[in-house]
Amino acid sequence: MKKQVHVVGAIIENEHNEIFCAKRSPEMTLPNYWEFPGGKIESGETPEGALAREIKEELNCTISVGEKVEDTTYEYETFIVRLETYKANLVDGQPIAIEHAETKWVKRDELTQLDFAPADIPAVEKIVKEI
Ligand SMILES: Nc1nc2c([nH]c(=O)n2[C@H]2C[C@H](O)[C@@H](COP(=O)(O)OP(=O)(O)OP(=O)(O)O)O2)c(=O)[nH]1
Ligand SMILES: [Mg+2]
Repeated sequence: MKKQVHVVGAIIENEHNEIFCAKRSPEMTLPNYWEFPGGKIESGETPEGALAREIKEELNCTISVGEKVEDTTYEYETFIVRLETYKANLVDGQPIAIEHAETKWVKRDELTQLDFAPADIPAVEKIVKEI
């Protein structure tokens, strides 16, 4: 049986309607793919609580978590991920990459140019269509 992980990702949008994207580092699982930053929900956490915690840990800033965008399950070669993505806004600080290889603010219509992790594609497509 493949390992299953339940993960939350933040679609953080700024005042210029740009979305914050983060590139996974070569040392991480799924290396060098772009993602919506976040991570695994720990026991006892709500998805929103887990997401705020992960963003503080990974990007040293505070977000408010808004509406859910997508809930997708994707089977990778070695594990299965359930990825829930949420809209989010910065309420304190600016995101600083602590563990990611690269980060950038991307306009909606340029999102599809990034090589997103396969599990993220449905969320990316939904966000792009919002224009
Ligand atoms: N954070 C995040 N993870 C994603 C996305 N898409 C996707 O397939 N994943 C996968 C990559 C990882 O194998 C898995 C868990 O995410 P993660 O590595 O961020 O987990 P985490 O922050 O809790 O890190 P760790 O404690 O396990 O090191 O989910 C995404 O958009 N955001
Ligand atoms: Mg993470």
